Amino acid sequence: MAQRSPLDLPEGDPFGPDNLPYGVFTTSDAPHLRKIGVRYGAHVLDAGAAAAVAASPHAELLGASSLNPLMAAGRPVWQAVRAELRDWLTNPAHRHAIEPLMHPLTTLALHLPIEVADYVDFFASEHHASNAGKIFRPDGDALTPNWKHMPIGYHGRAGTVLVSGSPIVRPHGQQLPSASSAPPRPVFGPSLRLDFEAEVAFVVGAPSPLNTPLPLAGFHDHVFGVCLLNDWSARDIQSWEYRPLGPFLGKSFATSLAAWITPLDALATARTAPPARDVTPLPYLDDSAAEPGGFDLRIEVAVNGHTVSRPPFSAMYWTAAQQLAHLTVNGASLRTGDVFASGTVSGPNPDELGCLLELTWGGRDPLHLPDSTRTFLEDGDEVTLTAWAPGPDGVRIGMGEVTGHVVPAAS
Ligand SMILES: O=C(O)/C=C/C(=O)CC(=O)CC(=O)O
Ligand SMILES: [Ca+2]
Ligand SMILES: [Mg+2]
Repeated sequence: MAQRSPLDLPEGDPFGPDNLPYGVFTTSDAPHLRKIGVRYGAHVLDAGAAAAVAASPHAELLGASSLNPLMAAGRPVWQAVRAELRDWLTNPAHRHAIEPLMHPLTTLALHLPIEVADYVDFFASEHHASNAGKIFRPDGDALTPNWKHMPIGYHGRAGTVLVSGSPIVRPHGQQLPSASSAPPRPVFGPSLRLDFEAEVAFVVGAPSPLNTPLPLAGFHDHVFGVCLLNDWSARDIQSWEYRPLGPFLGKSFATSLAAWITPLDALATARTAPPARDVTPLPYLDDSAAEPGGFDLRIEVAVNGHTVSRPPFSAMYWTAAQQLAHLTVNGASLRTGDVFASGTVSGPNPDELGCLLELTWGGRDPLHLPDSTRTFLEDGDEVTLTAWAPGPDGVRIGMGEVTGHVVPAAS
């Protein structure tokens, strides 16, 4: 039987012509030559080579070793490049030229597709925020008084954002033993409460100048794409260090980013209204008259291959457009490569929680896997986030997975 062309996709392939996510790859014969690729089915188009063959005006942007130059070019260029890619991959006239530029995905090494500038993590799920509040602060209110007035966030560590597949070394740090004395006496050692957080990240393309707050509608012009993110969290380090300035070393040791960035335009059919809000936000955050700011992304979390949760991104209280408006309302500028993450995605139901902290209620109720139980992650555990969104004509838009496995603490 003749081999199927990589350009002929099975019906309903989640990485079809309406998706076209971007990544950066190397091949085994040129392991230092990073190239921009576009995922199509089970193959990856060498986008720089395709642009050169087609004498595209965007050959230089697509011939770069990261997505940053393309991201900086702005929305009209993103749209023009997307139209070219779709033409190269679907128009029979280009078949002969494009087929040899398709690499089987399994033969490639994938790299961090962007140079991360600043990294910010929000806290936008009401379900997650109130569960975390009850677990970390059982004597206080579940939500802090500011929570429904602004998207709460903190600045993370851009330099430790890692591509999917990178090993996660169990971090060392200060922790307070559970039966602790007064005054508290911390101990030092490998974290015993290592956790994942299922999140969605938004990648800034076009920069914005200092002292220029962006309106909610600025989201489209500045955000290049969307991808899954795992904000690994050491709960024992976090709970001892976080007052009063927020998360620090309990989260900065590693954050995993998917190798594929889904263009914002690929998620046009996944836009959805956020949940009803019971507090009217200040005017710069008021999206009641704006286009629907949510995204219907169906996330799945697997530990060692077993699904443990299905967090619905549509349940997020604060939207990415509100987060971007809030990020810049004080005059802070945006740089190409800034990443802002949604915060842990948790839904209202017990099988929709986005981290072990919630799934095990702070370690109190172990999670049952088919062959074992977990409170927090053990060495060797692998955590994988996948997601899909509704695309045109009932076809799913697949998001690139983000995976990572825990390796023992350094001795
Ligand atoms: O409630 C807290 O003190 C902290 C909660 C978190 O760890 C969440 C955080 O990183 C933000 C998020 O992912 O929603
Ligand atoms: Ca987080
Ligand atoms: Mg982290």
